[in-house]
Amino acid sequence: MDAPSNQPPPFQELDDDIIGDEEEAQFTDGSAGSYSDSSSDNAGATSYEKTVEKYNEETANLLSELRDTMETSRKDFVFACGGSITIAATPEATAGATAGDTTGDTPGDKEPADPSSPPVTLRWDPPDPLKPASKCKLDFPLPAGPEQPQPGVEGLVADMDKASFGLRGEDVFDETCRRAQKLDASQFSTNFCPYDVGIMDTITRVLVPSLGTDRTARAELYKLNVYEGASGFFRAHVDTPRSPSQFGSLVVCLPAQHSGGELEVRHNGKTMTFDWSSATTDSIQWAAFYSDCEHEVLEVRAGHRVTLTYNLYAVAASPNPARPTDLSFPLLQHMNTLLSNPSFMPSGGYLGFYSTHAYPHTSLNFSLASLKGIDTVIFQGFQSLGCGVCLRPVLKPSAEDEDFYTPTVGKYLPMREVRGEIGSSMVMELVLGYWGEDGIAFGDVEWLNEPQHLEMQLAYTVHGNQATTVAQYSWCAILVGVGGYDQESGERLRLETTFREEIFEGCNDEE
Ligand SMILES: O=C(O)CCC(=O)C(=O)O
Ligand SMILES: [Fe+2]
Repeated sequence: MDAPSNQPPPFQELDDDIIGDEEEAQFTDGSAGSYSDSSSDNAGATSYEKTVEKYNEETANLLSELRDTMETSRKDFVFACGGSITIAATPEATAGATAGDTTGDTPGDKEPADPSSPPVTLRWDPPDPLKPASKCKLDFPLPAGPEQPQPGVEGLVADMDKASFGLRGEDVFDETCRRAQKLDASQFSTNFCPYDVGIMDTITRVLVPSLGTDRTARAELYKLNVYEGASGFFRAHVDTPRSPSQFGSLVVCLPAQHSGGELEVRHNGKTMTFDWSSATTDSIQWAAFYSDCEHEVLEVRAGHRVTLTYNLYAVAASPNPARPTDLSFPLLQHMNTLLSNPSFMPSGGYLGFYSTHAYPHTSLNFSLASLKGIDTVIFQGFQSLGCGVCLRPVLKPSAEDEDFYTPTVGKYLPMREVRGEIGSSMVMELVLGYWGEDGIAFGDVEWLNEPQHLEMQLAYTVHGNQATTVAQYSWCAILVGVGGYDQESGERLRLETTFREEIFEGCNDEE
């Protein structure tokens, strides 16, 4: 991949008027200013000639091949998965259940067994404390016919509140953005458990794959929602992260008849649609997705779409150096071959990869546990192959500073440090403070792809903001330190991975 310059282009200015965050959502369509891709001129990559001059021709050729493999591999990574679970008539029939019907596979997936769940009971707190408990309970599957012993979904809806969303930190009710009812997790309970029916195993396998670091997904119940026909919907948005380790959201749709209400999830120009309207009345449908992906609930035309939503967090163990590198990913095989080649970056060097997903962080915390999709393979893969790897936020200057400051890879976290540090010569010391005293320049990184910021409106708070405890998304770059090739031993030198969550805290303390 040849390129006219080794400096990435200025990021396109974001509209200040970002809708977001009750705690809930950041809208992503035109009304909040679209974040379109202005970087398609391939300016993120280092030119072939410069690479030849700096390293050698073979390195330049090998990097071109690696870029091609990355581009091809990107399509293998899913950003959402889902399935269906039958509600068994008797609890005994559910023994040994696992979640099936996974939408989207990663290499090495096995077909799970047919899953089933016991009947699902939902109980809630009514606004009127005198309302009898028997009227505040629904059992799924819902009994058929008009003679129902329970109140029906209408009875639930009557006891719910209007769902809000956020606009610059404030709760907003605006039925042109969202029309739905909600109960908070503290206002209801259910015996449904996504762990018992194998959903969490599937999510871990598909959305939080592990190469060098074992990770598992954890779910936290968040809301009960009803989108009622006609015209319940939720406009395109990204979910505001509740902590740096949140990587996704899980939606579980309980069986209640409705039409419309498809969930659409988008990433990198692809859309996955989950249409649960024609599901049988004795099955539960579910979908999980990376919550930085834009998603939308289309209009419910009739009936009730009843959902439980969960926030998904990733929990990681420490990297395990004794664990053999999992070469089942073709991309990882390619990386391995590259590093074994004595002509590739013979004295070592730096690679950079703009993450395909955005990552949540606070001013003190950034979680490597929440790595997503191909970013995981790049990060954990290079790490397990003995390279030094770190994840850094990529920052953009505000409109008035655009001519003076360049987009850059931050040394720490973006919120406080940036203003004094970005720009011309200062960029030099920004990038990799922890790989020796010298640091490296932005342009010294061999960039493997272009900045990825296609479809999402992000709440950057780069300039002049106080540190905040609310997690925000940033685009990141994965920086890879490649050790030199030791001709004598016939091995590439291994580098320490120096980027850990605790280092961030140390960095901030020193400020
Ligand atoms: O109900 C769904 O399918 C998605 C809801 C959603 O996006 C949300 O609650 O943030
Ligand atoms: Fe959402």
